[in-house]
Amino acid sequence: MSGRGPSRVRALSVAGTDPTGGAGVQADLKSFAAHGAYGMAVVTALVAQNTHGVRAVHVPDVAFLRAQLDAVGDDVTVDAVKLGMLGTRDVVEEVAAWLRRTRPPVVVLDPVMVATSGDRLLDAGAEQAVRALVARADLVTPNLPELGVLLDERRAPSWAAAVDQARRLARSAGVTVLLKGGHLDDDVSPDAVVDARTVVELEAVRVSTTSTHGTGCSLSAAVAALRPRRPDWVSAARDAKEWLTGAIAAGEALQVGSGRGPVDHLHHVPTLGARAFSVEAWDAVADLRAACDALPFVRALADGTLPTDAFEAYLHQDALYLGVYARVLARASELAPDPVAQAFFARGAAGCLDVEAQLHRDRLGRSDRVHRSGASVVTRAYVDHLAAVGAHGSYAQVLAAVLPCYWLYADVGARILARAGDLAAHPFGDWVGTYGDPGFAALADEARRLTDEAAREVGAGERARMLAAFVTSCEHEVAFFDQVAVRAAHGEVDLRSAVPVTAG
Ligand SMILES: Nc1ncnc2c1ncn2[C@@H]1O[C@H](COP(=O)(O)OP(=O)(O)O)[C@@H](O)[C@H]1O
Ligand SMILES: Cc1ncc(COP(=O)(O)O)c(N)n1
Repeated sequence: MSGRGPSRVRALSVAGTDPTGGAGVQADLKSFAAHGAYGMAVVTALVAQNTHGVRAVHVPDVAFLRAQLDAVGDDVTVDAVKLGMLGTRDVVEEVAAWLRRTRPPVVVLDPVMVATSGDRLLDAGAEQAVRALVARADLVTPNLPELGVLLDERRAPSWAAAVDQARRLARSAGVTVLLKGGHLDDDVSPDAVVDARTVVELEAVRVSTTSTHGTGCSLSAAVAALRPRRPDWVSAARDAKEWLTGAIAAGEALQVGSGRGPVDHLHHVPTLGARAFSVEAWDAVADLRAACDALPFVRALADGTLPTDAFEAYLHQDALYLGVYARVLARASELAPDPVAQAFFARGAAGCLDVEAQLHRDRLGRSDRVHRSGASVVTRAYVDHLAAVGAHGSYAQVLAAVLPCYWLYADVGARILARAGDLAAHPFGDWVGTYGDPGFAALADEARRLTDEAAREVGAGERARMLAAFVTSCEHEVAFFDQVAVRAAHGEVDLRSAVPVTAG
């Protein structure tokens, strides 16, 4: 074991079940995980319920509850416990006895009494025992009706009256109260952290949704998981509530059940379980890849029938392109989050400039044609796209935009090489031979790995922008190959109308 303490908060839920996963221990475990805690659960009651309501409740013998609590307590240090549905007076008293034996440093009590569906989850005769348990907790999280019951008063008629009740409960029980405003008839859904001296309101808009099943469970579990790593209840509750509001807003998209649905506990990590960005992106450009192979230029380059003029015009555009591409790779290096990526793209930028210089010196320099024209409209369109993403896009977007030049190019090149046959007899054999360079394939692999790594850090919107940048670059790649062949077919390959390239 490491001497630096546990890597995660060890959080325990003591609650009932919900087989549809929206409330009870199932929700608590998701909530713990969503906040980086290691989750554990002791079941107080088995509840046959779904998003419409509760069908049956089975409360096992309390001796079995004790056995579960002791099994955890005898072996595992619990950093925080969240108490949810307790159901009967016997269960409440058993849990109170356990707290007397082993008291974890953080105890959050959600005084579950009635489900969102209106079904009772606590025997009427157990209310007094729950009142006594409140004094054993550090934080109690009642909704409006539960707060009234805990004080043996009527449900507060207004938010101000509820805050007043919460203050009185905090004083009488020596506990901090997280008062929940979900039951207010209002277009906001505030909560408040109330102790004997202070009231801190946590504001939130009310989300218009049917996905409110298990909100109370999820919130109290989140606060329990966060508290060991926050300086006070207010900061733990504020972070938990902000997360919950997002989880409620994302709930309907889960399409779980036809009643009051659950919240999306993992809404803030939408890429969990998603396919790697590169796999999704590659599928998205399947048609473009097929189109690329079918281009007259690509076929003529592979079989050696491409006119030399056309080949040189292509190389000339390639050299102009690489000059700007190098700048965008340098931008990726500038934005890179770590030295590995930073060095990779810096080397990539330098490598492009070397290739560009070599093209002019060795291939175009030997040519008896003088390539003075600037970048074609097609070349400019591609580099303008790259430069725009470089200027305004995030690191992840820049990587998605530069990836096709590595990957699509290596992919098309491999098939050109395969079709070219005997390179010694091929008019562009030395050039086509470079498509088989294992060094370039390795660079393409690394660029793809870094792009996937960047994609894992981003949300759904940013990932969609990455995909758009990638697809656009692929479209430009295809147009880039196609530009010379079309002109060659018309017998004009020197691109006289081109305008000089402007670097990004
Ligand atoms: N429609 C909603 N929009 C935003 N927040 C909500 C909504 N409904 C409930 N909440 C929040 O969910 C949490 C649980 O609230 P509440 O419904 O009062 O408790 P319970 O689920 O125990 O009945 C609170 O933070 C509350 O503010
Ligand atoms: C096992 C269990 N515990 C608690 C609730 C309350 O859920 P809600 O937050 O919807 O009131 C529930 N429905 N089931």
